Amino acid sequence: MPDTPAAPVLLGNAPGSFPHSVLAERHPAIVRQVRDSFPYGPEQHRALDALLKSCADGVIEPLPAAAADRDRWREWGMAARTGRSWFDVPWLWSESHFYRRLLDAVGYFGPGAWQGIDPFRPVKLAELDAAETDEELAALDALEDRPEDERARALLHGSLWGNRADLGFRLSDTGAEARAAVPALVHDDSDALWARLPPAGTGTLCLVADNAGRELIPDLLLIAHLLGEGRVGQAVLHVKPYPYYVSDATTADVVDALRRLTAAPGAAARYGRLLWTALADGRLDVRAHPFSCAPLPYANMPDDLRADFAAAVLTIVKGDLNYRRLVGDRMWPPTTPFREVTAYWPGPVAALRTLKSDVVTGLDAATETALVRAEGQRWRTAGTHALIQVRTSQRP
Ligand SMILES: O=P(O)(O)OC[C@H]1O[C@](O)(CO)[C@@H](O)[C@@H]1O
Repeated sequence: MPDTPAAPVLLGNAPGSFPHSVLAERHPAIVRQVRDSFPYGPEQHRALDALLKSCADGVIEPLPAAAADRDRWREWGMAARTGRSWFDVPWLWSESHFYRRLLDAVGYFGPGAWQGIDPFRPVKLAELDAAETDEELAALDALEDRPEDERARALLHGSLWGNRADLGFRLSDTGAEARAAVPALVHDDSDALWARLPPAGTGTLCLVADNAGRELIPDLLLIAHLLGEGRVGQAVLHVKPYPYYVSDATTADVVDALRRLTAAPGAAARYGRLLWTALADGRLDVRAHPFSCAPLPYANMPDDLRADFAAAVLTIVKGDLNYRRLVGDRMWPPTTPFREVTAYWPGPVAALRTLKSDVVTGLDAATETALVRAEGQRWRTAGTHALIQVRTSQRP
């Protein structure tokens, strides 16, 4: 980032700030939700109590000696954070570590009978089974006789606005969907995105997924369209290796979404079968890299992941958290050029994100002024605005 001095890293220690509210209010609410979702035993209830206490007024503790990922967390900066308040370390690190601890508390990492049981599965499945999902899938039928480029754009927007359906977000903003706010793109590089995915394209698309359910379904539909219409030869879907930020997609969620598609009537089932076949013949690959759950920006990504993204004609990075990791979780002036803060990315990259945290880059000054005039700073976190940002050249 040659011309861009680094902005301050977001911390959670300012009462009244969005990061502080996530640590102080959203995390305890998530613990309560998880506790109510399963008939956990006394050991898990005790561990959840301890986590609640630790998050409120405790410090970050070392991982258990037997934890299989101790070395990985050491590489991710565990030593420097151990013994410090959750509120005083980088917000991204603190949030991410919270999910690691929550899974530990419910026995996800085992050994034992609860090993591998996703504590967020009930809410994910409820969303997948919702009547709204049926309606969204039925709407695909009306698209079928539209020209290809129109279908492509509709599916891109489905994937973009699908990011509004984030279950963790809803915990503290239950009225968001019901409000009559007009969704609006604050930046739209979609022409540059389509230029990377021309008809008769043979390259590989990477899509770094965000949420399961009603975000993952449109992500999968977009991938199916791009493969089916020959805009890409292959696709790689990056998901989380374990449950994360409540609704983030894991491989199990991909399977659930595919089963939902193939069981639906009409066009949805055809998309589902295309994807099923593409998985079988290798045109679609699902990867769950450990770094996908790292508490760090993508600038710190390991070489194997870097090689994946370098080989892609385009990597689409979905969602708010991935955006924070893409540009660095910093309080950038909103007009900071997106191409500069993503200059480290090894290939062409596109961000598709609804705005649900303070971090934003790449806005023009007039857009920022209009947003502030209309909404104060609420536009940053309300989830009612979205952006499509693309950087195609390697260097700014
Ligand atoms: O699912 P997304 O779009 O990554 O959003 C995650 C949400 O969680 C947060 O990390 C706050 O917990 C915000 O960035 C955002 O509201």
